[in-house]
Amino acid sequence: MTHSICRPECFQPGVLTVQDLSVQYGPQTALDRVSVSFQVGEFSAVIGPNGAGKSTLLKSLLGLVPRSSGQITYGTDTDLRPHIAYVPQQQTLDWAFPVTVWDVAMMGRTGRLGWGRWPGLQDRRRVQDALQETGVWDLRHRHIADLSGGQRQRVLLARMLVRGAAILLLDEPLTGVDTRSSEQILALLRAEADAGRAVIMVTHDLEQAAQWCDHLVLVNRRVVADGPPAQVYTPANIEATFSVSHLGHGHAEA
Ligand SMILES: Nc1ncnc2c1ncn2[C@@H]1O[C@H](COP(=O)(O)OP(=O)(O)OP(=O)(O)O)[C@@H](O)[C@H]1O
Repeated sequence: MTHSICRPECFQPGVLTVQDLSVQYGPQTALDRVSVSFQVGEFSAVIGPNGAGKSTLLKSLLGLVPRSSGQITYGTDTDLRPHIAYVPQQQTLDWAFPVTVWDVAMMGRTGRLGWGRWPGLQDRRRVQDALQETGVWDLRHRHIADLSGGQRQRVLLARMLVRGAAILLLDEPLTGVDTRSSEQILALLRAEADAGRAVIMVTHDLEQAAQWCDHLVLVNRRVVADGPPAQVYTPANIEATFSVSHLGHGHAEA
């Protein structure tokens, strides 16, 4: 994969701020007074055990779940959706849908095209660039059902890149991906952050996150620790984050 350069339309300088965010699903508290900030130019990892509220945090940024309290802002904006490109967990998508790799990447432009407008030269160029950057240009005519897990993840990354958004949200982008591809994906995300985007990735892999990211957020319904890896990646913080499971009834997890 090659790595992108900053594209002028992408970035509005700003800080993404989450303040006192709480989310309930019926009686279940998924997030409890979470406060955290994400900067542009920073590669952040959100880490925690199963059921800790990581996906809920990303969905809250997208306005997909109702909050019971709290505020989310990007600069002065309270609607973050125009600034965000989102890669959901791979298994939540229907890969049998009859579309090609090219079609999926072009879907990333849909929000910009609007209804009834055909993709123009610039849209096609952006899709081509993104498919080349993510290493799936040669697969552009293939049906998405015929791709491997790693190839599917790259297609989703291409769809994300073509949006030209300032904030990139990725839910478990390394799941189902081999070691080489996962290193390439991390390098691509690192480059996007270095180009001035805010990159926020949910992951289970603390070690990789500590190696590639400059900001770790350990979550277990609340923010347990938040800061640079050297400060956050400590045995005490890991114990505090992973020792209480919300899947079972208090037994320890990995
Ligand atoms: N739509 C929903 N309705 C009811 N409960 C939900 C819903 N979505 C999530 N939950 C619950 O909220 C809690 C947090 O879920 P969430 O998916 O945010 O956790 P997570 O940290 O992303 O977990 P995982 O690592 O397993 O993906 C869990 O207990 C989950 O069962």
